[in-house]
Amino acid sequence: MTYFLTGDSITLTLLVLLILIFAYYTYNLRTNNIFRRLGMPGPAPIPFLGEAYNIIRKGLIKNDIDLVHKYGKIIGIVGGKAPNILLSDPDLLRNVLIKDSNVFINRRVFEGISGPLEHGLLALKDEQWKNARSIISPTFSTAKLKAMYGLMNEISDMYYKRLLEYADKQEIFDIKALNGQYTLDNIASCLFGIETNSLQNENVTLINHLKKFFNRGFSNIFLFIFFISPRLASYLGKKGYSMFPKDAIDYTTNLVNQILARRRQRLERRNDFIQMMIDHEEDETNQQTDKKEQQPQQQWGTLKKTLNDKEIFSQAVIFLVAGYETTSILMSCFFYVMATEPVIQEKVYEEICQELGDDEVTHEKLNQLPYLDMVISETLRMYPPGIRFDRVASCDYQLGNYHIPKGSIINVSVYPIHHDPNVWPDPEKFIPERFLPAEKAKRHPMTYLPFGDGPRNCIGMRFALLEAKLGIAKALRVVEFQKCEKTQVPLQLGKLEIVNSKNGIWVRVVRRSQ
Ligand code: HEM
Repeated sequence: MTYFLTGDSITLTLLVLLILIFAYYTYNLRTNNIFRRLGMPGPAPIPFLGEAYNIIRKGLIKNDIDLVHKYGKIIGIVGGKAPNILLSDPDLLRNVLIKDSNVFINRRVFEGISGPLEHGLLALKDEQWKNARSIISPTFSTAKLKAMYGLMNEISDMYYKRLLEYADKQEIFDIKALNGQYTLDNIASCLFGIETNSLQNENVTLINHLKKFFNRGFSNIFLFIFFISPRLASYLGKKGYSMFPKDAIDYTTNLVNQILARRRQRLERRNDFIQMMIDHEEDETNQQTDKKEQQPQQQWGTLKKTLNDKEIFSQAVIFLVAGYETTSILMSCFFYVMATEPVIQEKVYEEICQELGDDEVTHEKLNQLPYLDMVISETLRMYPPGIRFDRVASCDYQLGNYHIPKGSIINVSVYPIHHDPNVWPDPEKFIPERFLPAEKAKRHPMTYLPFGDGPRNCIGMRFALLEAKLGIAKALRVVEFQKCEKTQVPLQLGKLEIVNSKNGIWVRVVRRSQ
């Protein structure tokens, strides 16, 4: 503590701050000139702080809505080194995300990134990303998800039993906290290969370490440095500083290494991501041996066919970072809708009773709930958990009327797209019938992007939907959701996320009569 109070450290901190502000200001001047030359509409830059000032003041979602209202569907935003474009024009989005996805293959990441993020899908670039994605994608195929279903099923049983406990105790509670435990257990079990049992508070040390991977306080400091100065972030990354605490990385790395070793020695087997990577490794080794024996002269391509241990660990951490809170938000907003829209809740309940009765909830049966699907889709429209995603132009590019330079960042702000009254009449109203097949067919596909789109879309989409549907179906069979004195209506949006994390989503549950 005393260290931070010495005169030397204060001078040093002030100096670093001044350098950061000056660097940011210089970048802002440069990007402002680029936008002026292009003639792209957008807000006048605020001296020194760029758009960061408005985002801090209003929050990202509210700020994006205001920008789109004022400047339209293609907006130049000054803030940082590269030109930042907020895009919501559906035709141009289709070009960026699908037609010219080879130009926009990468996301915005800092160079020299280290730690578990280094080899994770979110941050990988170009050929390395293509390679990893092609190895990992089969994990999320229907057949593999069916294989994981047994693991998910066990967790969903614990989940509905916890809901019954709340019902019996007549206790109001924050459903987001419970859903966090549900999604953590699912990802840990199906993708990390370990059982956290956080729904039963069992593996507390492990749970605490895993939680550090999505502790916003710590990672936000790093992200802030990245937005202000990507170079400083890269430098810190190269020096071994990571977005995640070292004790959490060491603990989980050791654990996953032990699991990998046990699986390779065939001491245990589970239908999870780790196992799929090991099986794939063994298949590849066998195939290569066979082929080499047949054609000893053949040269093998440079493309990797398997992931090494570090890469497997990185993917597991990324699944945790990308899949824990997003799915928990989806489920929490869904139950918020159930509590505040009783007519819709009854319709979902009736469909579940009719299709599932008291039978075992199988993978196949979950696919026979069209009304539930529509309610989930409308929940994702109203409350998209992934509020923004981006792509970086790998070369100069003609974006509609504008010739944008290489390195430009295309930001896709999902909330204003999902609340555009020209596409979604009465956008603040919850209307599941918007997702009837005939209604869907009338809309441009780029007006609904909860999981992004194109080759770099969310790889965990089907996993998330399966996990959410299973938890929801089992929950609604046994309890009814109701508003309580702490339920905020309408839902208050957070500054950097859909659900205000401080407030949570409070509800009451009541046992359904048998
Ligand atoms: C409701 C739940 C979820 C939502 C709304 C969501 C949303 C998103 C969005 C918007 C993106 C960016 C897509 C793009 O750039 O086009 C993304 C990427 C990604 N998501 Fe999800 N996600 C969810 C659940 C999950 C889960 C459960 C996992 C893990 C199993 C996961 C893993 C990933 C990964 C690895 C990427 C990066 C893919 C790549 O770069 O190749 N997500 N997600």
